[in-house]
Amino acid sequence: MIEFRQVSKTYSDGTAAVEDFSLTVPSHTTTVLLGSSGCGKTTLLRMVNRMVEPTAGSVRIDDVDVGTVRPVALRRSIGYVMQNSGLMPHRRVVEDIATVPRLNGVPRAEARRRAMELMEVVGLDPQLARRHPGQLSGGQQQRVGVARALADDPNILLMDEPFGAVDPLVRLELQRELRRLQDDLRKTIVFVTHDIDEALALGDQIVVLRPGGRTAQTGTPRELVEAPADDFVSRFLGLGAGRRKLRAAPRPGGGQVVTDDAGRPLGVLDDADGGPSAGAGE
Ligand SMILES: Nc1ncnc2c1ncn2[C@@H]1O[C@H](COP(=O)(O)OP(=O)(O)OP(=O)(O)O)[C@@H](O)[C@H]1O
Repeated sequence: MIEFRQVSKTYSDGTAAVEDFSLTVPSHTTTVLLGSSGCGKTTLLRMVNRMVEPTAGSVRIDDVDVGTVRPVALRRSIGYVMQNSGLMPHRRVVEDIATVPRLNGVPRAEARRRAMELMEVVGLDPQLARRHPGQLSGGQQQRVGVARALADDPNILLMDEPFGAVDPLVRLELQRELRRLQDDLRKTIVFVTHDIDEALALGDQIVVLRPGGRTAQTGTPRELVEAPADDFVSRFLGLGAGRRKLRAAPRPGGGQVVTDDAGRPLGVLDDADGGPSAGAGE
């Protein structure tokens, strides 16, 4: 379990990025920090591995204040995936994935063997092992970033807009893969995004943030959609007049046609007694 206890962060130039933020991240689940640019998501994420030190409050992992753990040891025990994968340009894929196990003293051959296994886990062709990052697509690079973060089997995975820079189709595929991985691995994941669809698709718990790192609402995807706390959350989720405000109208062949607020068709809703098989939004 990760706990943020009344953390604040004011940077040295006076920017108040986070103010009095508290949150419990349950183990073995995915918590998404959702908010628009500059609201403090990355600042919060980096407090977990001490890349950012809070100016007030503390972050605790399983009841240990991370401020008491050496930063190097902490970072080697927590997986971290960045938006631009953060791969070493001159290192081959297999060596990059093996970086943390090597630093933690795993013998070279064993670390490489594990890296090859992980390539398979994240859906990478083993033939890519000897390439450099510049010879991979954006989606492949992000998979390498995920494999590298998982390489020493950390309990915690921090993911900072990991799929933000890839095209929408690849993004959906990476989201699906992450869900599949998480079904197997049950890591404690903190995932940062400004994309509402991504948050709803991946989060067991979602924290909607206002500017200044203040919590607007915390809940399951369903709780947020069913009962947004206020207008800010409602607007942010697009429930007011956006494409998530849906309408259903009877369909001649049975079932109902679902449209968005502007009347654009999204899909077909089954009748309970066995209408057409297509689901809404598919
Ligand atoms: N090192 C720094 N020094 C000064 N201000 C900073 C620093 N890092 C971040 N900030 C500021 O703190 C605020 C929060 O930044 P942060 O990167 O945490 O937001 P974010 O929600 O992750 O944004 P984005 O989605 O654009 O990455 C912003 O106003 C940002 O300009």
